[in-house]
Amino acid sequence: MPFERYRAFPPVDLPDRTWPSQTITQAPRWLSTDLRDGNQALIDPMSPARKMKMFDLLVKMGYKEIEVGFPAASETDYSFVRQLIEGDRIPDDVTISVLTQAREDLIERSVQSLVGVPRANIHLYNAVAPLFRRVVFRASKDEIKDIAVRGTNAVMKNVESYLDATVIGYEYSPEIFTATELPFSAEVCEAVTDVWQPEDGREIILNLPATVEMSTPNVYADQIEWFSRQLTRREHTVISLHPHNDRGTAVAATELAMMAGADRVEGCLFGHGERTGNVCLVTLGMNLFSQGIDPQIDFSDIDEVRRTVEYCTQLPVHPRHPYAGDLVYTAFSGSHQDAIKKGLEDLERQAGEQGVPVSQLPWEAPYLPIDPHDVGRTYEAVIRVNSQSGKGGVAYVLKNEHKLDLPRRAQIEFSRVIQERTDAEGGEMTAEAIWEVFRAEYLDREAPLQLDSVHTSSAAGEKDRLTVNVHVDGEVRTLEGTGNGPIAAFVDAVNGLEVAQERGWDVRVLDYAEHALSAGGDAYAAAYVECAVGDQVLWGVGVDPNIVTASLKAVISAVNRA
Ligand SMILES: CC(=O)SCCNC(=O)CCNC(=O)[C@H](O)C(C)(C)COP(=O)(O)OP(=O)(O)OC[C@H]1O[C@@H](n2cnc3c(N)ncnc32)[C@H](O)[C@@H]1OP(=O)(O)O
Ligand SMILES: CC(C)C(=O)C(=O)O
Repeated sequence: MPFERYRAFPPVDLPDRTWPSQTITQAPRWLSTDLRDGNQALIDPMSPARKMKMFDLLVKMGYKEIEVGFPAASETDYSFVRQLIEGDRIPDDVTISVLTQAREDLIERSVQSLVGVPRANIHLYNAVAPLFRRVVFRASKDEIKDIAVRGTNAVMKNVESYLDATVIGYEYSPEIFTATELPFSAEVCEAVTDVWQPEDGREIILNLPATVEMSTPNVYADQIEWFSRQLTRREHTVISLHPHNDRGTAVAATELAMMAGADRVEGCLFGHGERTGNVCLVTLGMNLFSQGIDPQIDFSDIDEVRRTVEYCTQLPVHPRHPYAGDLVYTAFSGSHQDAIKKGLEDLERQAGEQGVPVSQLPWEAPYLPIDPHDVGRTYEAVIRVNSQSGKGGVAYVLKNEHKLDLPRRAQIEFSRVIQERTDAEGGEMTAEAIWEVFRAEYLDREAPLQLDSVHTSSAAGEKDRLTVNVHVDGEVRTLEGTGNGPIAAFVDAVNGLEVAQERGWDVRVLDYAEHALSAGGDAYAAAYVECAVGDQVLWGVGVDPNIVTASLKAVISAVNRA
């Protein structure tokens, strides 16, 4: 790999930087550029119908600033802006914006697209970075600054001509801010600000794009803090970020730059946008949420957001995408499953003790940074089983789906059964498949023993006496036994069978557990019995409305398994 062809990005000389000791305490102003930067990078740009669906989604989620296109680029973009305005689709608290190059004809067309809108922002950009000055514009610094100044004048002139009834805001982007000499970016932005003349009630948005992400996130933060300090009208200036994700660190860069004083963030849902995309607005918003800060955006049905974006962009969201991917609240591996199961049980215990639902408790669960319920997910998919899974995961599925709370050693035993299957067959075992195996292993075996009916169970002095009908190898037999309790009496009866002696069963009960499967008088009960049968030790499980019958079935389950 010819790494010598590349150069390290120079650091910013800012020894008195303050951002590292700042914390983020509130959401920034958000701008969604899904319909502009997001759209311009799609294989198949959005149709008018898909654009409208995206716009409606953004409004519903709570975005108040939405860049709706580049109207001078195409008839599709222009008519979409007209459709929004003429169709009265823009809520009173939402400001749309349009992007234009700093070229007179394009500016005029962009301004015309906005006729009739009550309020809007016009966003002008030109590249100011050395490489672009040299190869794209073939222009000097002064000429480049002049493009920005003339562009701003042209915006103001056209606004005056076409938009006398509109409250117009202005945004300027020195493109590739990250690759530009900081003093030159500041010089161009100051010149643009001189033209726009911000004052109370007339802000200027200076948008500082990491058009291409080129450095570690701390460098972007340094650039933002440095820039912010130079502004002569900081109080009337909104410092905006527009990070791209070329190094995969756009979210980190944005967060550090917010700490460095930025007020506003531009990005796209799920990080759509040029090349590796714009910074992901979902991740940023949910990162705030997970720190206890109101993101001002509604992510409570994240799957609906994802489905809509997938429909509009015709691109899939990665299953591991933070907060929204299919797999991000799912654990396959044993130790994770075990910890999650214990964590969720602990939350339920706390909720029970405090008499409140889990949703009202502070969230704390191993491996789950947020409660999946908070974004409209369920716990069902939290634990999924494959060959990497352990007892905790298998036990979680049985408990979650079938209310069966297996004792610890029974969990270990059953998870070995599942492990054999996953090792042999590979892939995932669904909850249904696990249940099928569980039934076949513990509940459905009918030979050699099957309980037919329990006749009597009566206390005789200190002992219980039990009379039961049992199918033994298909033939009904009436058995009697005595013992300390019905299970002991039943074991006594079973051990008295000739077949038990012939086959060396010699059943002994080692452990026992039971619980109700649901509340109420007609509830089912589950019984778990650990038995020594001859020289084997295994568990049996019985489920029945009657707890005594459930226990006897559990003994039979263990004997049949043996
Ligand atoms: C970083 C970003 O994402 S910026 C947004 C990018 N988005 C888009 O480009 C999508 C919409 N764009 C378009 O549809 C077209 O580019 C149009 C309609 C705007 C212009 O098309 P054309 O007139 O054919 O020009 P073209 O696309 O080739 O642009 C290059 C020309 O514009 C100049 N230019 C590029 N950006 C700017 C700018 N911001 N301000 C002024 N001039 C610019 C270039 O120097 C070049 O000029 P030259 O032909 O004299 O060398
Ligand atoms: C127009 C600007 C803000 C842009 O999209 C970029 O620099 O990435």
